[in-house]
Amino acid sequence: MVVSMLARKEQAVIPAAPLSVNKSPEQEPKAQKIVLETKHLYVYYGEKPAIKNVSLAFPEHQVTALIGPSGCGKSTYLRSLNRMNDEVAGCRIEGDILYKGEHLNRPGVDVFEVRKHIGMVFQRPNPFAKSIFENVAFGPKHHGVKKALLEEIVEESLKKAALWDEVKDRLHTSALALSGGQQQRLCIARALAMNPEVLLLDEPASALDPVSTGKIEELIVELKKEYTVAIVTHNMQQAARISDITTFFYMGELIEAGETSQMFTNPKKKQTEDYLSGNFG
Ligand SMILES: Nc1ncnc2c1ncn2[C@@H]1O[C@H](COP(=O)(O)OP(=O)(O)OP(=O)(O)O)[C@@H](O)[C@H]1O
Repeated sequence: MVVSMLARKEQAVIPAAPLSVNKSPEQEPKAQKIVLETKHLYVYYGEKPAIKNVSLAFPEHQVTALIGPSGCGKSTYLRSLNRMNDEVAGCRIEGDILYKGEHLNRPGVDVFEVRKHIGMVFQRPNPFAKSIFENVAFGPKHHGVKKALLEEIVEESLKKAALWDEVKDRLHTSALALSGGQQQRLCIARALAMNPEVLLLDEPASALDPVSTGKIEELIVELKKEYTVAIVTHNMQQAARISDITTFFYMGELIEAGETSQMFTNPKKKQTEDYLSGNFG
């Protein structure tokens, strides 16, 4: 039932995205397909809402950056998008999460199926203590993909994650022997092996050196040709460099969202301006 609920289906939606931005007619964006969106989303830890009434849409093949001060709820919001918060005891979600128009926050939805379509990569690279090959093959294998196809999936995923050339001669050695940056690209390859449509990246470069960070940034820009990307970042320059849309969160609320160039040069809200100019506090 849930598989069919999530079957890929084409549907054009005029974006309300980003829902919080009031655009004048000449600024009206072209009709873009919305892959994922939340409407009036609240996320509670116990009684306390960490996310309050957030409505936001993620257009296809765009990188949307989530920025804001520590504790404002960026990770909580990101993790709600593929129901990762289900793992947190006492966490409760109200409101709508829609993937291609299908409700994800409803009883009976298979969260494992959701996460096949909406993959996630975390702040710290977390490869399994297995070979490079086994790391990438893990998800498809678990879902019954035949051995003959696994090699193809592993190669393709590693190529998409810009790691193939560095590891093709040592696929059966431990993933833990890779550098931090390589491990993170391996985790991206592992997510891609499930053939998702959306990638959620939670500060994927924050534990990496500048060279590895640069590679991850290049990779994200490349990946958006095929995927829709949402990224939490503390690094405002990074958001400016790689995102098409920037969203600013503060104390659990979405304060403003807009095209990245506009957000960084001409934000509409004073709180956004203060944050982006470093006058926050
Ligand atoms: N597992 C949890 N249990 C209870 N409260 C939590 C939990 N995770 C986060 N919170 C609270 O929710 C709020 C938002 O946290 P969240 O980690 O989403 O913010 P953030 O903007 O991603 O912060 P940072 O940039 O520091 O990672 C904070 O007040 C935090 O203390």
